[in-house]
Amino acid sequence: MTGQPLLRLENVRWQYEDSAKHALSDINLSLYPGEVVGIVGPSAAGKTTLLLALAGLVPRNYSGQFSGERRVTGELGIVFQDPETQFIGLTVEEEIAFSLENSGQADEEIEQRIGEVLKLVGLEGFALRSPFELSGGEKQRVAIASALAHQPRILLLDEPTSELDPKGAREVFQLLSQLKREQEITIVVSSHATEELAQFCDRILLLADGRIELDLPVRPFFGKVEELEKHGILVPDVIQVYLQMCRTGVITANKYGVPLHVDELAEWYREARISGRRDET
Ligand SMILES: Nc1ncnc2c1ncn2[C@@H]1O[C@H](COP(=O)(O)OP(=O)(O)OP(=O)(O)O)[C@@H](O)[C@H]1O
Repeated sequence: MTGQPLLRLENVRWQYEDSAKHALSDINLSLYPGEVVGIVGPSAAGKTTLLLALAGLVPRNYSGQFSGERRVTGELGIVFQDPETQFIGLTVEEEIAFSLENSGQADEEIEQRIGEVLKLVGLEGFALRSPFELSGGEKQRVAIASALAHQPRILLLDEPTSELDPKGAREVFQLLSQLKREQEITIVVSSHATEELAQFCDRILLLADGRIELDLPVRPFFGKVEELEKHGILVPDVIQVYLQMCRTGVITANKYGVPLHVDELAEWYREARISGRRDET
C-alpha cells in the first residue's frame, strides 16, 4: 500500500497487569485508507488485544505495561463480539443516538443520521424496536450502525460473527462487503471464518503468541497453507480441493496462486480441460 497510513502502531508491546507474559510483542502495523484487513490466529493469540490497541483502549482503559507508539488520523468505530453487552438504548434509534451524544449535532441532524445508517445496514423500519429483541445478525447490524453513525474512517470488528448462526454470519459479511464497495472506509476484522475472509479481505494478518507472524495480501496469505495449519488456522475448502486436484494431476498449479472462490477454481478447471483437449488433438 502507498500513501499515508490512517493508523500506525510502532514497536508496540503490551502486558496486562495480572499476566505473566506479553499479550502483544513487536507490533508494527499500518492501516491505509479503504483497505480491508483480516486478523486470524489461534485462541489467546492476542486478536482482541490488538484491536483494543488499534482503538487506543489498550492502554487507556486497562492496567498494564505499554511501550511503543500509536499514531492515528481520523475517527474510529469499534464493534465487539457480543453486541448485546454494548447496548444501553431501549430502542434501536436511542442506541444509535447515544453514540452521537457528544457530537454536538442538532436533534434534526441526529435523526437524519439515524435514518441514514439504518438504511445503510438494511434496518429501515427498525428504529422503534428494542435492540434486545432482534435476531443475532440484526443485533450485530445495530452495533455496526452505531459505530458508523459518527462517520469513522476506520471500523474495527472483533469476531463479529462468532456468536451467530450461518445465516446471521452471512448477513454480517454481506453488510461488510457492501460497506467495502460503497464507503471510503478502512475495515479491520478479526474472525475464525476464513472462507469469508478469503473472499472479502485485501490483506490478512496471522497473529500467534502476540506477534504478527504473517502480514500479506489475501492470495499469498492463503498460499502459506503449511504455516496456517501449523497454527491451527482453517484453510478454506476451495483451497484444500485445489491442492488435492494439483496433487492428483487433475490441474496444474496456477501461476496466480491459490483460488479464493469456488467460481475461480471452476474456471481454472474448465481452462485445464480445454487445454488438455487441445493437447490431445
Ligand atoms: N483483561 C485481561 N487481563 C489479563 N490478561 C488478559 C486480559 N485480556 C486478555 N488477557 C490475556 O491476553 C492474551 C491475549 O488475549 P486475547 O483475548 O487478546 O486473545 P484472542 O486471540 O482474542 O483470543 P480468542 O480467540 O480466544 O478470543 C491471553 O493470554 C489472555 O489470557
